Amino acid sequence: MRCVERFALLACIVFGLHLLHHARLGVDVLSAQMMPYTLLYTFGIGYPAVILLTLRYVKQYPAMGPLAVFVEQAFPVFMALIAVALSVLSAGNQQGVTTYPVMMMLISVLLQGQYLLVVGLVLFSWGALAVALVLLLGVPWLSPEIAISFTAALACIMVANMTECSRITQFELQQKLHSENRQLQRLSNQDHLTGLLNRRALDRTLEQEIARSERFGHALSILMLDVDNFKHINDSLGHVQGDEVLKSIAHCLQQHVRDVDFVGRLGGDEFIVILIETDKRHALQVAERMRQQVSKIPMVAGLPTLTVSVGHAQFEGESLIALIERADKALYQAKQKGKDRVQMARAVVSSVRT
Ligand SMILES: Nc1nc2c(ncn2[C@@H]2O[C@H](COP(=O)(O)OP(=O)(O)OP(=O)(O)O)[C@@H](O)[C@H]2O)c(=O)[nH]1
Repeated sequence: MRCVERFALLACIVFGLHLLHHARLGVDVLSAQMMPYTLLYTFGIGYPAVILLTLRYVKQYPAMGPLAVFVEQAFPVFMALIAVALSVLSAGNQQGVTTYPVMMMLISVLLQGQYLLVVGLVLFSWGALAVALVLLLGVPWLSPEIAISFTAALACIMVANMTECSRITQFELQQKLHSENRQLQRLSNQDHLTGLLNRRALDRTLEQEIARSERFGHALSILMLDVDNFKHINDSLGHVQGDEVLKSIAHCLQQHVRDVDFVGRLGGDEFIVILIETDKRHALQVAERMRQQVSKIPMVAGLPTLTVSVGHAQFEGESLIALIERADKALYQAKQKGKDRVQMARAVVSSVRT
């Protein structure tokens, strides 16, 4: 149920109860004295009833749109005017003026999202009531009616303000939760050392890209890279400096792929690059470029040039595990052949049908 509909339902109940109360007391609701009350209660029930029963359907007709918007926007103002009129009438008849402020207060709490409007309406209602009491009915300033009026107005504003504050706090909490969730999700996909994709994210990404490649017939290549003699670097520089070398390699790899490609760290000194819509020929060019760029990373004097071995495999309809295995075998061959080189994987051997 929308906010305006909740407000309309509440108004129907409140004014309906008033009308019932008068009828039950045996008051002649059509007498000259009671007629203004009866009319105001009837308007108070009729207007929200129109909103509840017809507005949803009327809005379906574009030509009726502006009228429907006007009826909806004028509704709180109309309710406030009825509350003021009833307050003035009942004050004039010495029947007390507390009922309508309480009603306005209830409305202000339930009318979510329109608190500022409600504060304005309440102030307007009680301002008008005070003027009417003093100027029209000759009630003196600081009479009990005036005191009750302003106390009730103050209560309305405080309740509306408190509810608004709690809504803002809730909104802020939700925002914070949302951003922390996003941060958590990002961290759960990230390699803690290099900031690249971690093993979990790599598997998921590769699975998605394999599915896309199968569906659209795009080429897909992966490169598996392993730093050559990293144990020696670690032993010479220490683990902390070794970490810095891994970070430099990660940065270098990321610099030399397109935005659509993915770079991840499998663990240790091993990296994977997923090249989207890239066939063997282009993938080998990228792999060669990466190998050359890594060798340009400055190293501490006395240590040999930093190099990587690369295994390449192009997706050929096999499973994710089989694809990674082919790239891994190619990498192994690159190491066997003397490191610091790019090796292409063997093609998948297709099974012969009998
Ligand atoms: N600094 C650092 N070292 C790591 C990390 N993870 C693994 N290593 C080290 O990386 C080295 C990996 O060595 P290997 O790949 O087995 O061997 P390698 O010396 O690179 O030799 P090849 O791979 O044959 O060229 C080991 O010494 C590991 O201890 C890490 O997060 N940080």
